[in-house]
Amino acid sequence: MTDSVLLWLRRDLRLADQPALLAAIEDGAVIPVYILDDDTPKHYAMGGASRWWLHHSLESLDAALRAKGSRLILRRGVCDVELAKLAEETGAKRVHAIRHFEPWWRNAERAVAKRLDLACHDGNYLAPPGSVTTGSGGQYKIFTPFWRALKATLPPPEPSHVPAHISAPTHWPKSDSLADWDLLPTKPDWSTGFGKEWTPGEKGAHKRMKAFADHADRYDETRNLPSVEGSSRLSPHLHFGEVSAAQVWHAVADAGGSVDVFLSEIGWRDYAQTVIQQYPDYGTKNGRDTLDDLGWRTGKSADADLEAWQQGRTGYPIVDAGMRQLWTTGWMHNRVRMITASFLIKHLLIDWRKGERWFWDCLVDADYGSNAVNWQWTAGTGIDSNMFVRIMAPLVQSPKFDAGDYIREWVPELAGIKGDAVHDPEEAGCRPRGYPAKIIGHREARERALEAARQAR
Ligand SMILES: Cc1cc2nc3c(=O)[nH]c(=O)nc-3n(C[C@H](O)[C@H](O)[C@H](O)COP(=O)(O)OP(=O)(O)OC[C@H]3O[C@@H](n4cnc5c(N)ncnc54)[C@H](O)[C@@H]3O)c2cc1C
Repeated sequence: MTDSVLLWLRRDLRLADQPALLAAIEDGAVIPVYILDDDTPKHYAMGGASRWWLHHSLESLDAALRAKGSRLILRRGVCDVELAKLAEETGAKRVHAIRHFEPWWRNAERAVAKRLDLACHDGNYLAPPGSVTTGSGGQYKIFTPFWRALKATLPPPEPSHVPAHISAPTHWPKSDSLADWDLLPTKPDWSTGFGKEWTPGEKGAHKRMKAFADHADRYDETRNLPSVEGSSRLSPHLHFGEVSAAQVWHAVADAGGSVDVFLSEIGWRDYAQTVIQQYPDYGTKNGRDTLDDLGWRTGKSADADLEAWQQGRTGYPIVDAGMRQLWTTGWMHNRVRMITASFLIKHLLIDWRKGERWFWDCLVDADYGSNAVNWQWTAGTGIDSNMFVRIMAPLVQSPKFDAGDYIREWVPELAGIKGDAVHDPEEAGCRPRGYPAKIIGHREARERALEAARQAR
């Protein structure tokens, strides 16, 4: 009888280019397991949109495993406790897993390693986070030199194929039922727009990747235009590990044109992991302390403004379009993420951590490292950062990046406004009655933010 081993799956929900799966197959009969653990991440338990994604991704993974003679075992609880229970029930001699870098996953890996024989493998990034170092062996803090050094190690290894067969244990342990986990919203069901936009799972990831490969050469020309589908929309698939960074790299690297700009964005994803390795509490703590005393607005009026921002009712069409796209589909265009984040932080003078939280709950690609790095970059609090005093002007950004059709799509009250008036209907004198007036004027907001920055020094 072959010994069995556990394959502990987390954000690596795929069969192709899955080094932990390959190692497990070499080691014995494989018991793939996903543990829903809301205790270990605490503040960072998965948000609503991510849970929707997870449900469908696990369903798809189970089907793919069954086609290979295997299946997915589901358990709920603290990872090390549940894995130890499973090892005892099945006699599994080892646990194979892909390594993850969120601080709670690092803690969980330490806890598992205390109880069981844990073999961690690298496989979700272009290079193992922490492996790209400066001349003196330190970690990079700034993206550009990090990317230069990372690029010198590339291309990443050729991705491995889906194994032909996965050997099964003689007896399968019991599994929870996915439906009992209640990952999908019911009352109310806010996810109807998600299904129209996304196909979670490995197949959906590959379909999206192939579709993008056809226009990857024009990435730089179109990626900043919210009205055009110019970027890959691979972020949730990459986040959940339904496709690896190496697979994406090899699928597009020879596209020519401006594909190098796209590859550098994949580099940003690696960079975010380097940052959270060095600063594990980057999601809640400023990377630089110079703005620790910034007088963020609090109280009733700030709360009302936060709610208007969340609901896409600020009176700034580009901001409102982005926030409504986020709510409806669980995703927002990158340029608009920058505009909406800057608006919350600088125009409304609300602490970036409140925006980080909202994105954490609403994004299907909510990713601890990428979310924190980008919020802190926008806030000017990060270790590699924009300056706080560089304030984005949404009403300039909107026509500059030709966002008219995007606004008309996501803000139905403005759908009938033709031409450039849609960027600022209030100024053009055609604001429909149902659409709010600006929550604050741009100049007034800018002066308030600059004054707050002066006071903080
Ligand atoms: C305030 C704010 C919060 C963000 N939060 C997240 C988040 O939680 N999760 C997330 O994956 N991205 C986040 N981003 C980064 C970026 O907006 C998304 O990765 C991108 O919009 C995803 O769309 P795409 O797949 O079409 O990207 P593409 O432009 O096609 O890029 C390809 C891939 O590169 C990676 N990538 C691209 N831009 C960045 C970036 N700036 N930082 C890190 N990785 C990047 C993503 O994995 C993306 O799928 C955030 C950006 C901002 C400004």
